[in-house]
Amino acid sequence: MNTESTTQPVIEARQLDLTFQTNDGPVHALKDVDLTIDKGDFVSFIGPSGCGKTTFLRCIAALETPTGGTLTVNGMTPDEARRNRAYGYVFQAAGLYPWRTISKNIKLPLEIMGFSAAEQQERVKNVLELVDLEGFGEKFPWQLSGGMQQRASIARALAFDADILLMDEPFGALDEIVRDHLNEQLLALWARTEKTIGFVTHSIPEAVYLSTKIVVMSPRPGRITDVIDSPLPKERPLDIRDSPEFIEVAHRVREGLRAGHGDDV
Ligand SMILES: Nc1ncnc2c1ncn2[C@@H]1O[C@H](COP(=O)(O)OP(=O)(O)OP(=O)(O)O)[C@@H](O)[C@H]1O
Repeated sequence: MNTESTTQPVIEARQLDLTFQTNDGPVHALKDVDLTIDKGDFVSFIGPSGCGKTTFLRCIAALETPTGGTLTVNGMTPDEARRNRAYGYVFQAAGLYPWRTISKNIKLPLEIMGFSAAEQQERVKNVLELVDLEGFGEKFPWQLSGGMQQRASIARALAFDADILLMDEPFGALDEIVRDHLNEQLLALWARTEKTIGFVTHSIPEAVYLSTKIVVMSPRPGRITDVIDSPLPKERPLDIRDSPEFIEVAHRVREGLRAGHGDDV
């Protein structure tokens, strides 16, 4: 009898390769990347600058085309998945239009997708509540702190209720206290929505605190050097960072980075 799980992976990469052709010659950004992400996983990608974290996320989002191997998203090609609105994408900079209110920024993709005005209104209300920004919909981006702007950009990515959320260093530019708070909120949001999250970071504590799976990468060419399934429980108060389990996982990540010559992380 076949005892293997028949649940389809959300993201599956096999021997994925991407070489950029540049004026200075080829840049081998991803090499032999094998990774399976299951429904509800929170997967962090960590590694030194230039190891291909963003490139991998962009391949999932069909913003880059791999030059070798296979990649499926919900069993489809990344391009089909994009057309099926399989994911929301959160960039490092909040990227809100300054002349539109927060509500109108969140509505923009919904307008483009042709949702009715009533549906747009309802969705904006729901996602503002999810990111704890009720009451701020009529404010303009400049009236919000950096952390609040980033939450608004997460709300925008959540608005069309995709099952996958791709986040490229969303909290990289924020101070540590704000970042801690947003990490806690993101975990609560993840638990509430059961989304599958792909998250790029340079921070070991952030990766260990948030993830069910930590993917350690090394540069030139970008490869996966370790995949760590977190032993931490799903419920994670911030002080879990002082626990022996947390410290042990953080140590393994650090060792993985060091082995890949990740001194510049
Ligand atoms: N469009 C492109 N054309 C040519 N080279 C590219 C392109 N995009 C990325 N690269 C190169 O591919 C490699 C991987 O880049 P990528 O941005 O994925 O790394 P990263 O791990 O996300 O880095 P960082 O942590 O600094 O954001 C780098 O050497 C980068 O210069």
